[in-house]
Amino acid sequence: MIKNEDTKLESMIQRVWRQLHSAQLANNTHIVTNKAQVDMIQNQIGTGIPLIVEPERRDTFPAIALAASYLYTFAEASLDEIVCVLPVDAYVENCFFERMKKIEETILESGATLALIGAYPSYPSEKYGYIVPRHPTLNEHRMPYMTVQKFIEKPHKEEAQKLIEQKALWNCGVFAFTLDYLLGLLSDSGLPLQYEELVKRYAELPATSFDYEVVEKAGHIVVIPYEGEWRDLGTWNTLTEKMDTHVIGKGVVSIDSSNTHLINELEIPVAILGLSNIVVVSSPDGILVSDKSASPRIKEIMQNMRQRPMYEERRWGWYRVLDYQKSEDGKEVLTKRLNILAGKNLSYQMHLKRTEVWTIISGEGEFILNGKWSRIKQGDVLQIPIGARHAAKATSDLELIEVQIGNELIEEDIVRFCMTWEEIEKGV
Ligand SMILES: O=P(O)(O)OC[C@H]1O[C@](O)(CO)[C@@H](O)[C@@H]1O
Repeated sequence: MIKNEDTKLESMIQRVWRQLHSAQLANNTHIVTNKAQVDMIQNQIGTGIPLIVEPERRDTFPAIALAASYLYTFAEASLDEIVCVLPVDAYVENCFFERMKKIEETILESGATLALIGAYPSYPSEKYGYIVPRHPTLNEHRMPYMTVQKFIEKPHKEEAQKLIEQKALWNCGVFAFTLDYLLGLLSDSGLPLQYEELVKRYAELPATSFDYEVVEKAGHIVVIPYEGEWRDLGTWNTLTEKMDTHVIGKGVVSIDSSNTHLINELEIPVAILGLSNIVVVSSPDGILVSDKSASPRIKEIMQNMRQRPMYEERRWGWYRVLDYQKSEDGKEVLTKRLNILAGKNLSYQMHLKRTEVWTIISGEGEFILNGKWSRIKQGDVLQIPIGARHAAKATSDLELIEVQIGNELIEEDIVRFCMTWEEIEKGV
């Protein structure tokens, strides 16, 4: 969605990954994510990057603790190793990564428990953490850091203004600490350090951010100031500041609507008339219409609203849910459109709670049902009963409409036997 220096569009993860590469930091990087994002990440930046997958979505403190435990258990990291955490939605210049490279030596030189990177604030935002340095000028140390007097997460506007007057910096979301320090926090709470054990007890970790759980309470913190551009593109209003058009997707914004942006991922057009300072985002997962300044509140307002994914990128392509119905007797019917890219395949799998009927709408491929192989093409209709083992491979881009009928139509109702076509052919 964001243009890079060569005016090519790239996603935030592609941008940050490219920047980590050019700063020669990519080799030592792990990505912490949740299950729903794994295939999308691998489609966008490749499969060679070690992923740490949360068993459930909580917040940044549990995710960072899980990563520390993973590095301790599997990556043979020593306890005095320094771990640096970087959020994926930080829009920064390349020189930001040069600051990050100094973070290890900064911790060693200062003996601090935590090192942060701070950007110079441009307005009293309520969305960020504020780092108040003890002295607002760089000290005489070899490393360019300042000792932190206090850290305040998301203050009210008036307080933010006062903090800016005290020369506070915005927290850029980078946290560096020794592995020992973080594992110490886990054992102080009686939690295991071994990854497999921690995964089992993941739900016991407080569902709160690292900023509240650790940074606000930490003793000795230092900050490395960063003078370049920093934007947290994790909210819709900040993201629109980096868009070079007012409309992405089908639709129009009338000329009397000023500072209004539309991002439409649906196939139906959206028209915005005479509304200024708003952002409209329509996607298969929902529709957001918000005053720009209010858009960061989406997270809190939707906190308890859980729904199945309506669109997902997968290693083989993507699917979109077109329709869903539940009748009074509890029977569910869900219709999906699947797009399997040429050369890719679905896993060899079965379902315990649903039958499926597939109608091939374009392309050609191969299909295996209970060990029996056939060719498939546009117009074919395939019946897949409960418990039947099945897989499909696209020889050209293959699109199909899948109608699921059953009792609990969730993505998790998939028993996978093997993933690659070679394995499937061998096993059949
Ligand atoms: O296990 P894979 O290869 O990701 O395939 C999952 C897809 O296969 C199906 O279960 C089809 O049987 C789809 O509903 C689902 O999206």
